[in-house]
Amino acid sequence: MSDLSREQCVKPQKGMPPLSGNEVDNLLPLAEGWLVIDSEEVPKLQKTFRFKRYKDALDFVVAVGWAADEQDHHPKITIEYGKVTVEWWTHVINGLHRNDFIMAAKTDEIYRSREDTKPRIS
Ligand SMILES: C[C@H](O)[C@H](O)[C@H]1CNC2=NC(N)=NC(=O)C2=N1
Repeated sequence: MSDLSREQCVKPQKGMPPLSGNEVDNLLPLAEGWLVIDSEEVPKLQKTFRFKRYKDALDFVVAVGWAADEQDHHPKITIEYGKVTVEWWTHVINGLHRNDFIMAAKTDEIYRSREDTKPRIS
């Protein structure tokens, strides 16, 4: 488990620079399976999680949503049959902040704790 999952998000200040390419490269190894994607010219962390049943995916979405609201840091979540795609970025700075890596780690923790909801190959 990455220690990042134990960290708390801070309030990002408008106008502060997003993480540099170097800072992202240093944090990415702690975020296993997360990709940096460019969507609408904003870099985002993205990962897809697999589930056996739709209701398992739905429970996961709700748990991630609660964790997000607790930290006042909110993702884009797309739910489909058998899979959920989560994207983290920081709206106020149009890019990535340490908060996104913290939330990616918390998302992994939530997924890890849901043992019998996963297909054999996830
Ligand atoms: C007022 C409130 O703190 C902010 O607007 C928060 C809410 N959740 C947020 N979530 C994300 N991902 N990025 C933000 O910049 C952000 N801002």
